[in-house]
Amino acid sequence: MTAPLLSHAIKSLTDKLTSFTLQPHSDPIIQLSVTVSAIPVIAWLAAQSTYPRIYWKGRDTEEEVAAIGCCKDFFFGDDVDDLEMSAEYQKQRALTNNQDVRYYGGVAFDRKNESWPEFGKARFILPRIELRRSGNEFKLLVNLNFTENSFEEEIAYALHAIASLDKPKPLAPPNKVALMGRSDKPDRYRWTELVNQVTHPKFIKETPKVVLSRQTQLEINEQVDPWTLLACWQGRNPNSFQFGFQFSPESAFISCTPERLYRRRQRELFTEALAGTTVRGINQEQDKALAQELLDDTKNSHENQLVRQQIVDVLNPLSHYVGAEEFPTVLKLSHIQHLHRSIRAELKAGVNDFQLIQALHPTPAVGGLPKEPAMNFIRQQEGYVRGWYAGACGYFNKHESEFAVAIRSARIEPGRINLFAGAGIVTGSEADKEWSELENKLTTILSILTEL
Ligand SMILES: C=C(O[C@H]1C=CC=C(C(=O)O)[C@@H]1O)C(=O)O
Ligand SMILES: [Mg+2]
Repeated sequence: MTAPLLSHAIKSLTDKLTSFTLQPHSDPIIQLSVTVSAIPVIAWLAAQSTYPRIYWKGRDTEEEVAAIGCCKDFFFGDDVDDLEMSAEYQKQRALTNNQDVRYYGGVAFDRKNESWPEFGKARFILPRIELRRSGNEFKLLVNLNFTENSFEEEIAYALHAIASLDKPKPLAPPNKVALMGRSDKPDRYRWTELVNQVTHPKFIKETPKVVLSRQTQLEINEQVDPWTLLACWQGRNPNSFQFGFQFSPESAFISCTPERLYRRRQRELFTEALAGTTVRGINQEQDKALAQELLDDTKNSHENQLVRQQIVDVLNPLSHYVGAEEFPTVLKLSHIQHLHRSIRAELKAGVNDFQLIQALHPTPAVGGLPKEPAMNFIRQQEGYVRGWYAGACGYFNKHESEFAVAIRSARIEPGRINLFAGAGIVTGSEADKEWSELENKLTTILSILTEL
């Protein structure tokens, strides 16, 4: 049976809504869905005029989602603590048994520091409408939340959202932007000072790893469409996660990251240690030699090993079993390659996503070790607010969740694009080499945006 065209799918979703009645004991959160014929998901999202707009594509899954509007918005601004967030999360999970109801969002890198307005310390959205692709199957769905509005109001909002949907327009490849200026925070001079502080024998003895990072601000005179940019980035690194959040027309955060924080299926958890970096070779032979050098390098092995150990240590009290690969393998991206170790755990009964984020995030691939002193150093010395860069972004539902680490990311605002890159500073790190590592991590996005 062939799936209906978009216009027919919209019609049948509208019919489902108009004839919908609430059963006496039904959940207060309901999802209605219809199948639809193939639609280019990012192009569909880019054509919509409703906010928030959210895009999510998992790394090892054949699943892709575009979401617009919202029927529940959890925004945790500056004055919220973890306990409050955890209570909200538990309450919300209890409102439906439907596995397909998902909350998409993110948690800032540092919940104890200021974050970006609109994004907050954490923000999760139950979208009004989603277009989901699972392999070759496409579904258009609408969520209804009867906890805040009357039945009639909620149905009317949903009908309005469906009636306002726009058709997808083909996405043109992004134009190269004319750069009006570039500034790095910290700049190269300050970076050298910071790396030297961290690698000082006295400091590194107590704090063996701090992941320092940099914000590169590009000044531009033109508008850059985040979704066009993300679609192009996705083409360069298809084996990464790709996602984006645009809560209002003014600003968007997009990421094409190779790093998984975790993926949970009931009580089975998959995570990884991703740290240690080199460039790609210009031919197969050189590429292989570089990968071997990376595997043999003490500084990079140490960077990765510290992440593996910390993840295993924090998972142990939450799990019946934790297994981590003893030897790293090499994960290849378009311009760089990383050391990678897979980690798997069987969680104890009752361990929830909020506990997992609290325990795992930020890992020493983006924060440091021990966590608190490293976070303090970053907070006090880095000189800019990371916001959602290196934060945890993804989705959760009642039994499953997946979160990526928002590195290789960009924040797009009027007149500028902020790019982010970090590097794990450990014993043996040299400021110049780590600075080059930051540059290498930006090569892909810079080559899309500018004439390199
Ligand atoms: C913090 C970043 O990368 C982390 C992930 C992989 C490799 C890393 C490294 O080799 O330093 C970093 O720990 C970033 O890209 O912003
Ligand atoms: Mg590194």
